[in-house]
Amino acid sequence: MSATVVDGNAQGAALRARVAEAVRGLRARGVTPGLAVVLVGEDPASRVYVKNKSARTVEAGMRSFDHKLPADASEAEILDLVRRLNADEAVDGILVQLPLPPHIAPAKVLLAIDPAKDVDGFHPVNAGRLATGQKALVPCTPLGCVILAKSVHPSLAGMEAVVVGRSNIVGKPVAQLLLAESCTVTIAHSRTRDLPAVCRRADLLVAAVGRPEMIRGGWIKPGATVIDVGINRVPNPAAGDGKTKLVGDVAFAEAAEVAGAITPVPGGVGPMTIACLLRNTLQAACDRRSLPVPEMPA
Ligand SMILES: Nc1nc2c(c(=O)[nH]1)N[C@@H](CN(C=O)c1ccc(C(=O)N[C@@H](CCC(=O)O)C(=O)O)cc1)CN2
Repeated sequence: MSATVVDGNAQGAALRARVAEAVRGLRARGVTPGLAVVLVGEDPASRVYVKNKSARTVEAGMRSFDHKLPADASEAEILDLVRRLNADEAVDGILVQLPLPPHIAPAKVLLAIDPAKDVDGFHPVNAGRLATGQKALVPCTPLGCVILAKSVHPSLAGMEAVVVGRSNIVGKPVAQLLLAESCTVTIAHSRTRDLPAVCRRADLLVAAVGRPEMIRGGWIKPGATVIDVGINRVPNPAAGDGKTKLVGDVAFAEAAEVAGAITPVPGGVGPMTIACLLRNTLQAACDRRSLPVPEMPA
């Protein structure tokens, strides 16, 4: 392996420590930021993520408000909870864990969140602000990708960036953030012609397709920086007993032979997601009180 492995665990911990330090300063002024997390249903992975979010929120010195609703909760019940959280002065950030059960329209729920408390950055107001270069709450995983990329290249200006994936929660916002960093950005997707050739153009390749190890070593430009957003659980026959393992959207071992720097899975982008959520909650808490937002990466 020749690539530098970019350590998301270490960078996530460093960012959380900086948030915690800023929170100590705010608390000294009588302000304790609060994050409300809404979980609907029993999805096992979501339960783990929500538990981790609450623990990290408390560790950073913030208040955590957990709301768990049954899988058969109605859209009206969820919307009513969101309205109450919008009106609650102790709550600076609101996050509705995705995916939602199939009978709930996520767009409707996300639209109900006050954009000033939208620490996921999924509300169309924040998406529009990001797209038009205005101050916004920015989606956490894309923000984490850019922080990791900038830890390798402090200036991304002029780089050829290819984002594989066009989702509203990762592909589109990460492309907007890279454009704001003055990259030349291509968004590729399932209907892109000759995807390997498009990827090989990239100085900075962001993989967010949700398909295990789809991006092969031969698709990578030598020396490129590869940011792997995928978190895919697959069978691990070598471990026996029906065991599974996590892999990204990039075939790590092959890609690491060619890339200059690469994020691993696990331990790359994932840990940055929660760190950026805390950063966004701090930003929302400051903005809502017209206090200056402490300097943070990206
Ligand atoms: N409302 C939201 N829902 C979801 C988001 C989100 O940002 N907002 N993102 C994902 C899940 N997610 C946070 O919610 C998340 C996913 C993964 C990780 C993480 O640290 N992963 C670890 C591996 C964890 C494991 O062992 O399973 C890693 O990559 O190292 C954190 C947060 C979907 N829903």
